[in-house]
Parts: sequence; structure tokens; C-alpha cells
Amino acid sequence: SGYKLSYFPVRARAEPIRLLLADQGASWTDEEVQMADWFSGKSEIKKTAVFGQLPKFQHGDFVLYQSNSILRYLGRIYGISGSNNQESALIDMVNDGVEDLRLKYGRLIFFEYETGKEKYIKDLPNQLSAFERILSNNSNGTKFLVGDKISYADYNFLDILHCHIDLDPKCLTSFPLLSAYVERIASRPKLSEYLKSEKRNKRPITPKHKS
Ligand SMILES: N[C@@H](CCC(=O)N[C@@H](CS(=O)(=O)O)C(=O)NCC(=O)O)C(=O)O
Repeated sequence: SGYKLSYFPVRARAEPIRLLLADQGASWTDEEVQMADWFSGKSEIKKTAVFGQLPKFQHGDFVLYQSNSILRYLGRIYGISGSNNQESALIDMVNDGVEDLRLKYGRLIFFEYETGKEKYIKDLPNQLSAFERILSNNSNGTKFLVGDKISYADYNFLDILHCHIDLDPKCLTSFPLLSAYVERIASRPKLSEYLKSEKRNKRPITPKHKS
């Protein structure tokens, strides 16, 4: 496959891409970009980055940025981006919902952790209830976010749920469908192997976490 993923030595926005690749049986190279180099002002990779940011994804000579664009690109390669235009649109919509939650989470972790953690956790059920409802409206939550096969949005969603379980281990207790979903998706053979791997577990969740 000749995939290369360049990112900081953390999970964050690169992790959903890693989950997709692992579950789809693809191999890839992780190029770890150290923060000190990146912010040194002498970093070639930062100078050439389209938006001056990471992750950067390479597929042979093809180069792509924006984590959600990378997920959608790989979704089309592996046939996990919807079986028709409307299903693809619903997957896109739900992935945008995951992105909204990821941005909220990022704001807490990077800017408001000391003062905002309690309020964030208190409000979290309001964020998660939307996804419990999305699951309940699709085969009673027994399958995936959309349709009857996994999509790129599921990998993004599993990762952000893992982030929130780390933040508050009890955050899914009042959401039976979400709780079952995390167990079910994470126990997919290739995914569960990756989730147990050293390369996954040596990476902190965000730059603010300790590995
Ligand atoms: N919308 C972009 C955001 C990318 C982004 O914010 N990258 C941050 C790191 S992280 O937020 O993903 O952890 C970055 O490169 N920061 C370094 C910089 O901006 O110089 C995406 O989804 O890829």
C-alpha cells in the first residue's frame, strides 16, 4: 500500500486513520515529527505543509492533509464510505458530528483543562445522547453509526469515545448502545490487535497527556 503518516508522537488526530488502516489490514509507516523540530522554524515538513499543520498522509507520490479528508480518501479506497450518495452523505454528516465533539474535547484539553473539566464532564451526556440516538435509529444500535457495514466515521467515533472514556471512565454508563458499540468495534480482530500493540500504547492520547 505504501502509506506514510506524518504526525507528532501522539494519538490525537492521527489515531482514527491508524484505526482504519489497522482494521482494513493495511500496513503503513508512522513518521514521528518531534515538536522541538517542528517549532524550530527550520522544519521542512512544516514549511511544505499546505496549512502548516499535521497530520500529513502520503500514498506513493500522492500527498494529502486534513485528517477528515484523509479518512474520506481511505474510505473510498476500502469501500467504507457508503454504498450510495445518500448513505455517503449520512456518513459524512455523522463524521462532521464527531469532528464537532473532537473540537470541543480539544478546546478542553488544550485551553480549559484546569477550570473546565468538571463542567465539560457534566455537559458530556448532552453531547453523547445525540450519538446514542443515531445508533438507536440504525438497527437498534446493533451495527454501526450508519448502514450495515463499518465506515470511516466509525473509526473516528471509536477514537473520540476512547478519549472521553480516558477523561471520565464512567461517561458511557447511561448509554447502553454506546457502551456496547465501543466493546463491539474494539473487539474486531485486527483492531483489537492494534489496540493492544506497543506502538499504539506508547503514544499519549494528546500532547497534553503523559504516555
Ligand atoms: N483540520 C486539521 C487540523 C490539524 C491540526 O490542528 N493539527 C495540529 C496538531 S493537532 O491539533 O492535530 O494535535 C498542528 O499541526 N499543530 C501544529 C501547528 O499548528 O504548527 C486536521 O483535521 O488535520
